Amino acid sequence: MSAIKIKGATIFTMVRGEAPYEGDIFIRDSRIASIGPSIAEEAEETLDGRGMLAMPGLVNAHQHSPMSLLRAFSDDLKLMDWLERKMLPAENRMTPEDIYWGAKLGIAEMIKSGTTAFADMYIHMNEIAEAVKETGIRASLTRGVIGLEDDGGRRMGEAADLIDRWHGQADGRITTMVGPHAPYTCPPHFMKEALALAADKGVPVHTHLAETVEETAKIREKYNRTPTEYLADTGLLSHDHILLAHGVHLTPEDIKLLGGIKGGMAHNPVSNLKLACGIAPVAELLKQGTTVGLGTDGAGSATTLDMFEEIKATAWLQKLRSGNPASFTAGEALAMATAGGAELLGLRGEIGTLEAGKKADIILIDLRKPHLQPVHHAESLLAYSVGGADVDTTIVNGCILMQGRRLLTMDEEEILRETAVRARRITAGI
Ligand SMILES: N[C@@H](CCSC[C@H]1O[C@@H](n2cnc3c(=O)[nH]cnc32)[C@H](O)[C@@H]1O)C(=O)O
Ligand SMILES: [Zn+2]
Repeated sequence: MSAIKIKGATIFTMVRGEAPYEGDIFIRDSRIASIGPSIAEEAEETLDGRGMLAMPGLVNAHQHSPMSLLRAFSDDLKLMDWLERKMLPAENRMTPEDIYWGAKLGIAEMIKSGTTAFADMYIHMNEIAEAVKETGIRASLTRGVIGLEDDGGRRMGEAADLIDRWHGQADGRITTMVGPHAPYTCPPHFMKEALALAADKGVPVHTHLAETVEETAKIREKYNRTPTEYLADTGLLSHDHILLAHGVHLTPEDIKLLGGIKGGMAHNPVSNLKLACGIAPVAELLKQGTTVGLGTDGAGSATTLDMFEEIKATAWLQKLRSGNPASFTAGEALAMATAGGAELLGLRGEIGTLEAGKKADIILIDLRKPHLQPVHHAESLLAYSVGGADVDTTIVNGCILMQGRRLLTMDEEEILRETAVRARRITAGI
């Protein structure tokens, strides 16, 4: 039994309607045992919360963590050129060891910027799972599969193997999904095969949807459908849980279709901005009852895994899109990055808010800085002023992964050294 007490912090539980208050959090093993204005019980370890704000850890609901090796390698291109001419050739050179180190680089950045759980879709997932296990972060892992050529079922086999090997592992921190990459890389029979695997294993589906106008045109030409209708036709939208990334180009009918899904949409505003994809109709999706979470997408496109950037971009884009700054609030954007993401990862009962009984996935933000004072409204400050570098302490599953900005489960120097060499080799000549 291990216990940690956070004492005298400003606690922002993010439970609907609860305002921030001064108080304590008592963590026993992996869970929050109690939380309130004053807890008498003493723990083996006490964290001084004075000057700090405690909030739920952020959930990055769509990521390709080893793409951190490709950060700022290829920018200012159109998505299909970027993907086909730059990303895929570089990915083809990545060894399982590269993936392992790339994932560690991504995880280090996430822990240092307040992300405590993420949904990942990539290749060589065993190595990513090892990195998650070692570092202490929480993750939903997906072997992304494309169905453009017949590979004799190799990719789908790896997808099944990942689930069998890793679902529920690392003290329950790892869960899994099945990941048909996107409508434009997966023909109907392949989508159905992926869906059958997900149904058989009882896990969610994670896929990309309606990211660009080119995708919409391609699917229209091939199937005379919108990408969303295409997913509905293949049965994917009726699955028990589906995690959709992007959802930028949606018709009013598409939005109605998405209102009925279980799971939700991961909005990736920074990646969408940078690749000039468009602005997802987040407000309309929420109105239709679709859960929306936030993701960064890979660092190959977004260039950063700092979820505070996504929170800002979300609020600003929705305000701009409606022409009304009162139409979308700081609180809504923050809830998407926490409870919304928790729902998308299938962990709503476990994470996303600070409550007794929930998993202790908590971050402490140091507010004793010029750009974070005075504290009139914590919500506004968190959404509009705080950046990832203001996170002081990161706790996942009751374990402290960063304290005073020092990573406790990873050797940061070693990660920087390893990834610099590997990144150079992978991208040489591309
Ligand atoms: N290449 C794998 C497929 C999927 S893994 C996830 C893939 O998503 C790709 N990816 C990353 N960001 C984006 C994006 O914004 N849109 C579409 N694909 C992306 C990424 O390059 C990676 O190849 C295979 O051979 O089976
Ligand atoms: Zn993606």
